[in-house]
Amino acid sequence: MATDLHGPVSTAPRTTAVQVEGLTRSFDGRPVIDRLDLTLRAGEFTALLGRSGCGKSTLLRVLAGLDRDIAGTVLVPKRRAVAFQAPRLMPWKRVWRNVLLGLPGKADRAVAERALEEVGLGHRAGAWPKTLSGGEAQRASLARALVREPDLLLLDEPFGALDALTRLKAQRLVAELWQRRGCAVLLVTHDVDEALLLADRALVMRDGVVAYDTPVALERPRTPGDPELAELRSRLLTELGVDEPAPRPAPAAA
Ligand SMILES: Nc1ncnc2c1ncn2[C@@H]1O[C@H](COP(=O)(O)OP(=O)(O)OP(=O)(O)O)[C@@H](O)[C@H]1O
Repeated sequence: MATDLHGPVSTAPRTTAVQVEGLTRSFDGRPVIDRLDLTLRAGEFTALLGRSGCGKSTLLRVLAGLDRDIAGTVLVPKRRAVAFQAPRLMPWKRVWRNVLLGLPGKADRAVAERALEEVGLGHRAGAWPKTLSGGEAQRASLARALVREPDLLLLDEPFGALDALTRLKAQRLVAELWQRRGCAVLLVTHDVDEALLLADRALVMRDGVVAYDTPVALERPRTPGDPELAELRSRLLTELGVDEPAPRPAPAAA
């Protein structure tokens, strides 16, 4: 398969969305990612967890092709897109032009509008970014990712800055988009519940590698009370070094 990239990041075979071998990324001589291996299957939804500063965003940036100062092998699909916590919209371009930003070819408003419709924002295509709410701006950023028709969608804490209700809606939207588009998703999140709500697989990054890797093989939609989910949640929190409070003793019978 042809590659659109220079350097060690090149395209992955079709059944594999990401294949990383021996990836190392250092800052000031200190490896943040240290001989990391990782394979993501096509169409798989993976959540990437880990303590602050463990290298999650660094890995995402490498996979997005935004950071090439690496050692090791990185194979990714040619069509990939990234959305960050801050939507990063250009204030001097209307929303539909932001959606097409960086896309090769002539700017076609209808293409942008289709992607905006998909995220429920078709009516704001002609708006200026500063007039959007936080949730709307995040959806515009998702639309910008979708027009790239990605085989791999990289999401770096995309819901982190949203209020609780908007966050729930945005999570549901991402789940729908993923099911409709069938692309692989790698979601960086701090939120174990979010990971368990959305993902087929959860990874915990520690000491520069993927230290824990578990399938989340539960029916959708998932219910927070599910005992299997609670078990996985507890396991992931332990892997993250978070102690859960002991369950409260049952009140004594009168
Ligand atoms: N451009 C850079 N120059 C120097 N150090 C960097 C750079 N980018 C990241 N780092 C360092 O690499 C480490 C990992 O950063 P990264 O942003 O990948 O962590 P993270 O797991 O995404 O953290 P968080 O969950 O807090 O967002 C941190 O110690 C950070 O300070």
